Amino acid sequence: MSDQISTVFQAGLAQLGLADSEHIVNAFLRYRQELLDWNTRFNLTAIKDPEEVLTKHFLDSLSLLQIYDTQEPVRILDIGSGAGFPGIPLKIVRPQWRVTLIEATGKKITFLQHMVDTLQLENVEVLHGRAEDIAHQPKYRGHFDMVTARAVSALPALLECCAPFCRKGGALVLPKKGDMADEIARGRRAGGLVGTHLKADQPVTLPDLTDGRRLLLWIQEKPSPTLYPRSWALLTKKPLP
Ligand SMILES: C[S@@+](CC[C@H](N)C(=O)[O-])C[C@H]1O[C@@H](n2cnc3c(N)ncnc32)[C@H](O)[C@@H]1O
Repeated sequence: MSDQISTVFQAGLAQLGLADSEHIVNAFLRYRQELLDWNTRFNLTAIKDPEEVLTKHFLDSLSLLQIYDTQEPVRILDIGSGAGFPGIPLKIVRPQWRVTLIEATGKKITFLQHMVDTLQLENVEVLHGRAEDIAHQPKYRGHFDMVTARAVSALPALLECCAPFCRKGGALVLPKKGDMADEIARGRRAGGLVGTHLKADQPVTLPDLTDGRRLLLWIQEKPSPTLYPRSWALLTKKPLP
């Protein structure tokens, strides 16, 4: 495998103003190496092509910066982080952010902690459990400046899951793919129920990622509903993912 980053990934970093940092590039190369190595044993991700790891995992995660970015030491939550997306790439390029990763699967938690240790990432908390259970803990409820979740659920359930963690005035940034009209309509109804409104909906414009990828920004208008969490099934009529 090449120990170099591709021109496409480099162009993406440059578009985000990140290309000059050797430290950042080395961190992503190490992350890719560990991910592909662990993937042969633990099946952490369906993406096995080294170039696609750079674009469809790393760059796609960093695309969130196109709708939410700050130099402040904000508190960020990534729900259903899997092998670390989008939380770890964001932490690599925004080291001042305080990042919490929630993941339900034990083997993925082991990998997440391994990556945090390997990349020597400070102020990253890795939580093993289901988001709807962790949302009961006062320490995490209404605590975060930004909450995100990639490829975890459809919008109505996702909003109900994310909103309780977000402080008043905080942001829910949800990366999505494909035709979203129907899902956004259902998301607006669910968002209203949990005290959020859709503020922005914009396409991702990074190289190799213009295939219908979008970023949706919901703002938390009021403190999280005290009745949460109800069953996700109440909104989705479906079992948990
Ligand atoms: C399709 S994977 C996506 C992983 C990662 N976010 C990404 O984009 O590559 C969905 C992940 O969410 C986790 N997950 C699903 N429901 C969850 C819940 N209620 N609480 C915590 N994790 C959950 C699953 O274990 C799985 O790792």
